[in-house]
Amino acid sequence: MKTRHFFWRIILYRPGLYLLNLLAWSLIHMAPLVPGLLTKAFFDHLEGTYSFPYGVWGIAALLVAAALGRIALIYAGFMTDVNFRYRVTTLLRRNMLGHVLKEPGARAIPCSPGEAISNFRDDVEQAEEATSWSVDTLGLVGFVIAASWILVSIDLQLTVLVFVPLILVVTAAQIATARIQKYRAASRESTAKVTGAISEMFANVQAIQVAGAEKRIVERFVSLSERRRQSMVKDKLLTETLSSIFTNSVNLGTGLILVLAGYKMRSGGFTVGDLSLFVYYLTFVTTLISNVGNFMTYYKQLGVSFERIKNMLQGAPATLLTEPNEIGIERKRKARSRESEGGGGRPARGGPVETAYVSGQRDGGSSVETAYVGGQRGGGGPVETAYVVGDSGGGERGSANVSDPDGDDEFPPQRTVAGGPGGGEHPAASPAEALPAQAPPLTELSVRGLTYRYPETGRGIRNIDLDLRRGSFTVITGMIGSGKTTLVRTLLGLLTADAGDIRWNGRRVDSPADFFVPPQSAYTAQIPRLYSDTLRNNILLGNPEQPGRLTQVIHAAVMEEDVPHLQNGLDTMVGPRGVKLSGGQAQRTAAARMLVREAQLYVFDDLSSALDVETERRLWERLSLIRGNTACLVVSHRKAAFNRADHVIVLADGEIEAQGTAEELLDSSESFRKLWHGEETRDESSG
Ligand SMILES: Nc1ncnc2c1ncn2[C@@H]1O[C@H](COP(=O)(O)OP(=O)(O)OP(=O)(O)O)[C@@H](O)[C@H]1O
Repeated sequence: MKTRHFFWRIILYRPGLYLLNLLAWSLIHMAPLVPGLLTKAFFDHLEGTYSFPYGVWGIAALLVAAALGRIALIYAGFMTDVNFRYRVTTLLRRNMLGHVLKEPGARAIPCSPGEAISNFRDDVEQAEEATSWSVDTLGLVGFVIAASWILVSIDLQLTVLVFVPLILVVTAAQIATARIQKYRAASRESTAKVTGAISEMFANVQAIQVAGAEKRIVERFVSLSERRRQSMVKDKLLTETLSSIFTNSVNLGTGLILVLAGYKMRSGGFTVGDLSLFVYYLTFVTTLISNVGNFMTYYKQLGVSFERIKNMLQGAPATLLTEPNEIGIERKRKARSRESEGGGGRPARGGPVETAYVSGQRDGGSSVETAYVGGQRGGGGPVETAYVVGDSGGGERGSANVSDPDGDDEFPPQRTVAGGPGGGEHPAASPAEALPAQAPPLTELSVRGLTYRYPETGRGIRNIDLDLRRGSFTVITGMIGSGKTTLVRTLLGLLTADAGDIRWNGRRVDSPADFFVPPQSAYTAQIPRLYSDTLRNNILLGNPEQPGRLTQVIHAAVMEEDVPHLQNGLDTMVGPRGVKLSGGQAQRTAAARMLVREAQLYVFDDLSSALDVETERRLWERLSLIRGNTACLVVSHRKAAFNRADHVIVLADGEIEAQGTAEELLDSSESFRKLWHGEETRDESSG
């Protein structure tokens, strides 16, 4: 998509509001035509070349009325402009964020968080500016057409002189365009780097201190800031130079008018009223010129910002940026209309659930798509996408009667709200929003030929086959860098597999990222993230609190002795702005967060980095008591895990080197023996 298409699509997001804004600003910019004519009438009346029926005071009263009218128009213009601007920026940011949250979690943004913030803040603002300024330009063009007609009818030669500066400026701006773009790109880039450096510094204060790297970090920051200063100065200098060209060319035009008008007035062909009209309109031509210049500059800068925004999308079509979506502003009205339509509320958890997904988003029933009901496409007409799940019955999670909706032997994409697998690493949406559909209870998960290579290093996993049965406990082990984390992330869709086939009870999982979420699966990452909130909310992350369940999972996660020692127990603020938990406590909090989400598959990525052997042993022991038929996929190199495993997979250099029970592997695999005996070494081949 080109910049102009993007620009056009932004306008088409709210065409009515844009047209209203355009109308308001056209009237605002055309309003000065009236006082110009009144001023001419005033002077002509005084000079005696024209007689106004209500005298000088009549003209004065009309001038006041024109001014008041313009004030009212400007008020209306700001209302429409602010409405349009906020809608546009909110939509763009909402769609960008929606996309980021749907990307494979491990590679959600292609840049540092600081740079991403700069994209969200500055680049979106650029789109807002460019579209908003376009109405001024169009409005002023209207003024120019009307003013030209009036002025040409008075004096063609002078009229041409009024517009010469305009032509000069537009030409100058066109010539400067390429440079503006270059300097703007450089200044945006350098600003993003500085923002990125600040966020990295704040995130790594401790690492910087213990490495004694303060001086070097400050030097790097100074050098980035210096580069930013230089690029900003160039950018500003060029922008201001152009702006001064716009203004001064008009001053030049005024001088020319005065000289020519003086000459013409001596010969009697030009009145004082005519002169006042020319000078008055010329003032507004100044505004036009600087507005055209501003618009052209913003438009060019939009080109740069658009490229940066596209980069954030990582290859996804840029059309998604302007796709209409609910942005919250009209929520109350919509909610009311839903109520009055008699329902449309979100489905409740448990029991027979009908879950609808619309345009990749749960919507509680507003829009249109294909319907899948009880394994059949809905009868013709456009309706919502519905994936009907029957009652699980008999206390069993999940349901046994989901049938293939369209006979293609695939699970359709399911979750599209914020949150990655397990809800473990993402702040959850509200409980109602976070409800994904339920697949049938797991009998067997089979993986064939799973492959992922990091584009940067070419490392990763190759051709992994894996079978997980209901209730099984499978351990993935291997030396450092052998691909364990990559394997679980690729399986869960946090990295998009280059190749491979994943089947849940024999049916292909089409979109693992959407499928492997509670209640299908839950995940504890190697490095857990806690939010600035209470311990309770960090565990629940939006899940409704069920009586007794929290106590149960805290016990299972071996947290029961830690909680009473916290100042306010479960209500203690933890995370960045609260009490800092130890690495082990944080990891067990993440495990509890995972367990509170009853799932059919639990995935643990290496708890050993923060848990001692005894705690990890107790965790597996307690987990076995509460997990029922839940399958477990565990990355570990500890005997406590091996001893519980039905099946162990040994990875080396991204491939399966050996597999079997721990007993079998002790006989057959040298690598496994080393791991068993704690002789872990770096996998040299992994670099
Ligand atoms: N983000 C990344 N970009 C590029 N290469 C990566 C990235 N993450 C990991 N790798 C490479 O992929 C390979 C597998 O890494 P992975 O983290 O899966 O190993 P691991 O067995 O989980 O290691 P550990 O035991 O340290 O957690 C390694 O060679 C590593 O260098």
